[in-house]
Formats: sequence, structure tokens, C-alpha cells
Amino acid sequence: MGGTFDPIHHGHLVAASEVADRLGLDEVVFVPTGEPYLKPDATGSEHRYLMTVIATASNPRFSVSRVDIDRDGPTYTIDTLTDLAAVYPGAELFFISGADAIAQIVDWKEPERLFELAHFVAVTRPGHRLNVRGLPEGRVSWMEIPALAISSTDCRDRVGRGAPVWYLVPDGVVQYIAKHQLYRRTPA
Ligand SMILES: Nc1ncnc2c1ncn2[C@@H]1O[C@H](COP(=O)(O)OP(=O)(O)OP(=O)(O)O)[C@@H](O)[C@H]1O
Ligand SMILES: O=C(O)c1ccc[n+]([C@@H]2O[C@H](COP(=O)([O-])O)[C@@H](O)[C@H]2O)c1
Repeated sequence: MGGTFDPIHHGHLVAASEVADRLGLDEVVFVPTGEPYLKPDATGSEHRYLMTVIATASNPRFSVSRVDIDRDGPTYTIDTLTDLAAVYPGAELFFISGADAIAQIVDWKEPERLFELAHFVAVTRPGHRLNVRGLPEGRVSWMEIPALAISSTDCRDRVGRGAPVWYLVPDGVVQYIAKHQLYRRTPA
């Protein structure tokens, strides 16, 4: 599952769990972006990586990869999948992300080759199916996830205004955010 995870929240975790169950996946590898070029103001990658490790630690079918964090330059999914194919030789790869992100896939780097490397799973909230054209037949699955109206943007806003994020993100992530004073609004 690819994402910026700034911070990881229960929407991501439920989505990963549902996809793994419905597709019978052996493992879900969370891949935090290194330099998300469309989100230039993202929190430092090591913080996002560590929050993802904390959030996924209790699930034996979840793991976290550093392939995007350890690669210099902007994060492109073509590089993510090339690196993961080398780490998991022979594995059938499914790239899970939000429907909003996957809807833009034709604008990503080397879109034709992406579909040779993985099957894409676009997770969406009920009723949010997008009308997307230009995707190859059978290479993208759309999967509705039980409604969880959580977003990383909302979590950051809540921390910034002093509202709680308990139960929106895992407990360890609440504590990590407080310990490292992430998402606090800097005084004007
Ligand atoms: N509650 C949710 N249910 C289903 N999919 C989600 C949910 N929250 C996020 N996603 C999807 O997971 C993918 C990776 O997450 P990302 O790190 O971009 O989180 P986000 O909450 O969408 O972040 P932001 O609010 O900063 O844009 C995204 O493409 C996003 O659409
Ligand atoms: O490859 C690209 O050009 C590309 C462009 C935008 C997003 N992505 C990937 O899409 C996933 C979701 O990204 P984001 O920023 O919405 O969390 C993440 O794994 C990104 O690396 C990939």
C-alpha cells in the first residue's frame, strides 16, 4: 500500500485489512513515500516511516518497506514496484492506494509499464466511485471500504488546533505525534 501516511490513520489500516481479506493476500507491505512530489510540504520521511511502523506492528500480515524512503529524489511508483519486485522475486504484486490517487495514474511516470508490474487496487469510500477513463481493462480493481471519514489532512488540522486524534490514529501514533510535537501550528 503506497501513501504519504502523514500521519497513518485507521482509514488506511481498515483499507489494507479489507483488501488483504477480500483478495486473499499473504502480506500487505506499507510503503511510505520518500519525497512525494505532489505533497512538497509533507513531514520528514523518517517520522512518517516510524509512525507507519508503530501503527502496523501488531498485525503479523502487515510490514513496512523503506524502498521509497531510502531512494533519493522524487518518489515514483514505477521505482517502488521495480524495487519491490527485486525484494519479492516471483510474487504477484498488487499496488493498493486511494481511488483519488489511482485516478491520476495516467499522469504518473511511465504509466504503461506500471500495469506490467502490478495489479492496481483503488480503495474508495461507499458512493465515491470515480468515472475514470484511459485505464487498461482488468488492471485496476475498485474496492469500497466501510465508511471511515478519516483523512490525514483532518488529523493534522485537529492536532494543529489542539483537538484530539485519539481513536482516529492508533494510540502509539497519538503518543509519537505528541512526543515529537508534529503538526503543531507555528506561532505567526
Ligand atoms: N478513510 C479512508 N478510506 C479509504 N481510503 C483512504 C482513506 N484515507 C486515505 N485513503 C487513501 O489512502 C491513500 C494513501 O493515503 P494518504 O497518505 O494520501 O492519506 P490521506 O488521508 O488521503 O492524506 P491527505 O489527507 O494528506 O491527502 C490515499 O490515496 C487515500 O485516498
Ligand atoms: O509515480 C508517480 O508519478 C506518482 C504520482 C503521485 C502519487 N504516486 C503514488 O501514489 C501513492 C499515494 O500518494 P499520496 O501522495 O496521495 O499519498 C503513493 O504511493 C505515491 O508514491 C505516484
